[in-house]
Amino acid sequence: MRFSDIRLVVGTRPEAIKLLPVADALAERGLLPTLVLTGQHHLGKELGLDRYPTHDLGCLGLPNPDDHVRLVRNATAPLLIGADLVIVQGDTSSALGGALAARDACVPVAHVEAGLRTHDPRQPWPEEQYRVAIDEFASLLFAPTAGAMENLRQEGTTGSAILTGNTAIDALVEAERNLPPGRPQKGRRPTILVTCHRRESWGEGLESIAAAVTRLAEDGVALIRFVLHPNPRVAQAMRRALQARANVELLDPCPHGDLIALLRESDLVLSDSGGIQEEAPALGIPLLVLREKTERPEAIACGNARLVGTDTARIVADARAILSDPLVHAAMSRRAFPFGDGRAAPRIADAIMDWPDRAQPAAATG
Ligand SMILES: CC(=O)N[C@@H]1[C@@H](OP(=O)(O)OP(=O)(O)OC[C@H]2O[C@@H](n3ccc(=O)[nH]c3=O)[C@H](O)[C@@H]2O)O[C@H](CO)[C@@H](O)[C@@H]1O
Repeated sequence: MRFSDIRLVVGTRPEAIKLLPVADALAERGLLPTLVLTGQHHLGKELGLDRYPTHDLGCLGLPNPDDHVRLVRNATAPLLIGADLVIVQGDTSSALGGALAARDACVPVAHVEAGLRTHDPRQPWPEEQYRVAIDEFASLLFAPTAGAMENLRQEGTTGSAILTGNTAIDALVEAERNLPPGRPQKGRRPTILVTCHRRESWGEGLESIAAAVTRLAEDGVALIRFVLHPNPRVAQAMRRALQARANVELLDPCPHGDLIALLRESDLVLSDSGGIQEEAPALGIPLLVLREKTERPEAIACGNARLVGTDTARIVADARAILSDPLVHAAMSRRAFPFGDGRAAPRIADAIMDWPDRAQPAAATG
């Protein structure tokens, strides 16, 4: 039997960026997938999703992510009649809702970016809980790194786990293809790129990050480009704290290609993003991770990133130390590819084509 009806569940911007290479690789093999767009984020045309047939669920993100899981689960269920495989990515409420709907309908689930763990259910919240839940019943688990494979092995995963690399690097390679080759010319003074949005930082954490940005801006050494998150609550908090501050540019969320161009022009990145932890090492840009824990220890191990949390003094001290010492900066600026070689999506598509158990979902009941 060949798969003829594959559904990809896409809720947020990072899911779109990371699943489009998978959709393309499946289509190249004659398996045109259908996209189930949950509506968690508004996804613009520039993401390229309109190349595929879609179902729009219109399930906007909700303040309580568990409510959104239920909403997506219920809205996805009727669409899965006749589906052979449901593919979800990462750790969002859309991914878990889509995966649960597939399990309800006895359709096997494939999980792209399986096995990421901080081993702390509260950090990041709710993502750690959601990815663990998906991996418990997914039939195919596409692990981006050897560390993720090991996490799955230790948990005794029942599905088939395959080491593929992260499709983030496929998307990065594609984005870089459209940019001028080589390292871009840097400006006269250093540039720091900042993004943040994690739920566990809402409130105090965001205030502390804004205070660090303020102090670095007052140093006058660097231009700070702060790319705001689509979540209005986070964007408003940052606008209130940083609007009209000298040496700070507040930028609206931008297309992926533009974000990669901004990253390449930066001398340092401050971010709590998962995707940027994958992209910054691949581009050789030093990164301070604004979290207490990360599920991507590979970025730290390769020397490109430091885990600094959200403490103002720590962020400021590390940023100053990196920008003021050319040796430290150079050591953190070597391009490294711990998250993949840009060929994860073809591996995933091949594994789906070759999957011997495709008629028998690992956990069709329960
Ligand atoms: C806990 C955790 O780590 N969870 C991750 C999470 O997402 P995240 O933290 O990576 O989310 P963001 O930071 O929003 O997105 C980042 C991407 O967006 C691009 N970008 C950014 C700003 C902009 O203006 N324009 C853009 O194009 C940027 O280059 C990058 O590719 O969900 C994913 C889905 O399940 C998972 O993979 C994933 O583990």
